[in-house]
Amino acid sequence: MSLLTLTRIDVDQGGKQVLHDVSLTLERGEIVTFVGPNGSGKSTLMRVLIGAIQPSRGKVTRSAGLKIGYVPQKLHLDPTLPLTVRRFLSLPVRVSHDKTHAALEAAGVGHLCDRQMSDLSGGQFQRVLLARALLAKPDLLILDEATQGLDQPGSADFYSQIEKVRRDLGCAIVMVSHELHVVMAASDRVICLNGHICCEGEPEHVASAPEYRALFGTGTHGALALYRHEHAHSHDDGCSHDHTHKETA
Ligand SMILES: Nc1ncnc2c1ncn2[C@@H]1O[C@H](COP(=O)(O)OP(=O)(O)OP(=O)(O)O)[C@@H](O)[C@H]1O
Repeated sequence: MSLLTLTRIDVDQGGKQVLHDVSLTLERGEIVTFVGPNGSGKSTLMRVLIGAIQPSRGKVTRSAGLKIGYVPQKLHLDPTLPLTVRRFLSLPVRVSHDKTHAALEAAGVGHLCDRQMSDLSGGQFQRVLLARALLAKPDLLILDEATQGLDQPGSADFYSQIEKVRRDLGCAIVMVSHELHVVMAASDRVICLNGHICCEGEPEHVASAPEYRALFGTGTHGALALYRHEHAHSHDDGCSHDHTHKETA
C-alpha cells in the first residue's frame, strides 16, 4: 500500500487559491523532490503532507500508523543557551543514549554528541536536525529547503547523506529545494509545482519538459548532466562532492 495519497486537493489561504487540483502518490522508499518558483505552493504542500493544513477540497489518505519526520529550513536557538547536541535531541521528550547515538550516526554526525549546539557549523546543525527527525524512525521524511544557507559543497554533502539515510533506513523522502542541479541528482522523481503540478517524472524528463524550461530556463539541464556524471564518478573513487562546485559555479 502507498504511504500517502493526495486526490485532487485544492488549498485556499487568505482568500486565494494556493494549490489547485494536486494529486500525488508517495511510495515506500522513494526520493521525491518538489521544485517550483517562489510562491508556487511548495511549503503549503509540505504542510498538507504533515497534516498541519487541511485541504479545502479533495482527499488525503495516509497509510495506517504512518510516521513522518520533518526537517525544517532552520531553527533558531538562543546562542547563549548552554545546550549539548545530546540534550537537544532529548527535548522535549527524554531519549535514551543509544537512540540518540544511532540517530546521529544515521545523520553522519555521531561524533558531535557532546558538542554545544552553538558551536556547530551550518551543515552540522542541519544534520543534527536531520538526526532529530530520524529519532521517531519515520516512514516518510520531509525536508523543506533544509540546505538553505549552506554553500554548494555543503548542500551536495547533505543530499548525499539523505541518499544514505534512504539506503540504510528505507524511508521515503520528500524534499523541497531551489538547488535544482544538486537535488535532482539525488531524486527518483521530480515534481514541478506552480500552484498545480506542471510536470513530473525522472529528473532528466522534468529538466527537458517545456513546462519546466518555461519556469527555469534551460541552464540547469547541462549542470544536471554534469552533476550526474560527477556524482557516479564520486561513488567509484570515494571522493567527496566538492568538485560539483567548480562544475556548476
Ligand atoms: N497563511 C497564509 N495566508 C495567506 N496566504 C498564504 C498563506 N500561506 C501561504 N500563502 C500564500 O500562498 C502562496 C504559496 O506560498 P508557499 O509558502 O507555499 O510557496 P513556496 O513555493 O514555498 O514559496 P518559497 O519558494 O518562496 O518558499 C504565496 O503566494 C503565499 O503568499
